[in-house]
Amino acid sequence: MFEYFTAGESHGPEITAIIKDLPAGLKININNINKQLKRRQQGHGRGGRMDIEKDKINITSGLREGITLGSPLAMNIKNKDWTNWEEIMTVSNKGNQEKIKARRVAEPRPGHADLPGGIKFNHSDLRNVLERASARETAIRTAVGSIAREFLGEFEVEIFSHVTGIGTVKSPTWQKVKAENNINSITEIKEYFAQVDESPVRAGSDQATAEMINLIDRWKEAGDSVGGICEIIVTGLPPGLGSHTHNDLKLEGQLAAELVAIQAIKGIEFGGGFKLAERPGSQVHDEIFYDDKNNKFYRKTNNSGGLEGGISTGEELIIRLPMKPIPTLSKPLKTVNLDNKTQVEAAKERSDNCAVPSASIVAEAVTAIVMARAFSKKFGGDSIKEIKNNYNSYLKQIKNY
Ligand SMILES: Cc1cc2nc3c(=O)[nH]c(=O)nc-3n(C[C@H](O)[C@H](O)[C@H](O)COP(=O)(O)O)c2cc1C
Ligand SMILES: C=C(O[C@@H]1CC(C(=O)O)=C[C@@H](OP(=O)(O)O)[C@H]1O)C(=O)O
Repeated sequence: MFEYFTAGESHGPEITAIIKDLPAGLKININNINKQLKRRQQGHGRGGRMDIEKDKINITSGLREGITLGSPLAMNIKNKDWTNWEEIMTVSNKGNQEKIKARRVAEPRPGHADLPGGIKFNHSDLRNVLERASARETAIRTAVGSIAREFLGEFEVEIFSHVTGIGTVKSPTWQKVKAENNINSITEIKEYFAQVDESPVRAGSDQATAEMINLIDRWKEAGDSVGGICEIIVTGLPPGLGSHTHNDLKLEGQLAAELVAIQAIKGIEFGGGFKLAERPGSQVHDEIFYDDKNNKFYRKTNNSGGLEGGISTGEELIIRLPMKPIPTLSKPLKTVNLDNKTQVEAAKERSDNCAVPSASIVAEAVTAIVMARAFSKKFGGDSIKEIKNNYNSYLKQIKNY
């Protein structure tokens, strides 16, 4: 379930997705999808393109009266910038050759797919690579994730994110925020993340927000870019998603594969992350307790980030992702011209100089897709009703474990 494809170029007419196999009976709220698309477009450090695009989803099949049929769901987002690129990006064979030539990219940008993609596909115009490598594609992926989110919402699973670092400026990670502010209930969690949504850098405090904005602006003035770290939190998960029984069934691996594949994301940490390697085991592994009132096992710490042996423990899932600095620089790096092999400056394209806040929304969406797949695998069925029955029966079963 939740197998999907995306297609579309950054400056083409539209970006498209087809989700092959959704369960029937899932209510899709278009406003919720558009809300996620809007969240992804925000954030301090974005470039001129975000002033042009006003992303709205258009679902063309797979739904009747807002409810899934169980058949493939197709949808698209129009690129408003297409009107400015039509002659260059024409899908017919009547392109304006002069304009196409003028926008040819022959000076590969370090850090982009330009050079390896050009070599691999034998393109002499690197625009043929960058159009698809561009993170414009993450808009439609966010829409796919929004549908996964609607599905998870049926089971009261919620996904949040915040930015915990921009360059050298840090903001507390979730476990610290939670402990320091004594956040326990889902209402309190939502309150904290509602405040994060108000910050132009998606940070948890006014001080971090101000410092991060300042840093982004300073690098922009210098013609440079900056990366950072975002943290994703999933609440409401049952224990038992994923499996220890085979490498490809482990949830860590599935999350890592999908999340690290987001443009410019260069690694992944779960829970206590890389720092755990510095500590003895007694200070790392989360001791196990039993809550007699609610008949459930629980932990007082969550260094595992909610996963043991590739299986969800029932605690919050906690993931951190480092994003490298944006590779297109207005003060470009050295590169080599494809035609005469001379040393030149890399091509300059209009660009963001920081997109970590946007990447955190994309990461929420991608996490939703992986978790929806894990849910479907464990509680599978053709309709929401059937999946819910299976889910409720499992919850009963584990109360007696
Ligand atoms: C939301 C988002 C926005 C991005 N915006 C830009 C941009 O404006 N300019 C740019 O050069 N790279 C941008 N990137 C990063 C590039 O798409 C990415 O670095 C490039 O495709 C190479 O892929 P890799 O970094 O995963 O190796 C953005 C990434 C994300 C997630
Ligand atoms: C269009 C989006 O992001 C784009 C991702 C991107 C890149 O190279 O990845 C380059 C920029 O596009 P342009 O070259 O048109 O200015 C970003 O704006 C988007 O997020 O919707």
